[in-house]
Amino acid sequence: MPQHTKTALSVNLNKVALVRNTRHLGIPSITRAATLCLEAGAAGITVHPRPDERHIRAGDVHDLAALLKAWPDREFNIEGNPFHNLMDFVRQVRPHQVTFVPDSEGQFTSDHGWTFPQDAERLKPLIAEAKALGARVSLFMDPIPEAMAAAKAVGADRVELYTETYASAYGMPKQAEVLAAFKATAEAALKAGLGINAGHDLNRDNLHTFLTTVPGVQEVSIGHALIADALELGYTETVRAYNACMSQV
Ligand SMILES: CC(=O)[C@@H](O)[C@H](O)COP(=O)(O)O
Ligand SMILES: NCC(=O)COP(=O)(O)O
Repeated sequence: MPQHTKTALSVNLNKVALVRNTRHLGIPSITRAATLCLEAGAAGITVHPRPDERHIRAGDVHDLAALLKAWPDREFNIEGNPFHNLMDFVRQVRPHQVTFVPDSEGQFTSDHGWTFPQDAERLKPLIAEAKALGARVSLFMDPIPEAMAAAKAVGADRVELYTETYASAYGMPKQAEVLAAFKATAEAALKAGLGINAGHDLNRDNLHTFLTTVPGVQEVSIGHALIADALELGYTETVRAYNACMSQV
């Protein structure tokens, strides 16, 4: 049986901002979305302010940081590339957690994790700085067990397992093989002393199997599918539905 950990749901609001940015009217509101998700039981809010500001803008990061101060038991997670714009946000708003993601500028969406040993030396000082500023540091990683000790060695607190390969294999013949790689990676992460997050293309269908197979997942950040569900069900019912999926683990 996998090690049982209550998993926290961090709602990624990128896609709310994407819709908002197609007009100059300020709707849908990011802070209203965050408030409704937190009221419904989300454990935190995630954003990925990309350098091109296609969805989350700098002002959203500051507005959400201010909002979350009224929710001391919830967390703000900012994702991004620390060699682009992420560190300025860390210095300015001091989030609870930062997730370092090796995306290029203008990348369509995140599609791979950090590579060791190649990225190790340049990551170390930025991880140390983010931690000194009070943030937990998570590294976005592919499901490669051998990389977990290296992630620990550069100073990371957690890894975020990049779950797209699982999501696209879900319900397909290769699901078991792909899940086995995530399970082995999580076991290696736990052995190395790392915490475990997971995210990308998780949804209400694939979440339960992932969490009952992969041990120790402390947080999932979910955006695209969750916001799509919220268009049909509303934020409140949607967050409750995701939390219900996770409480059955
Ligand atoms: C880091 C990660 O896992 C991504 O899922 C990311 O947050 C999504 O970014 P987009 O919403 O821009 O596709
Ligand atoms: N870190 C993953 C995340 O925040 C959301 O990814 P997705 O659910 O939008 O694919």
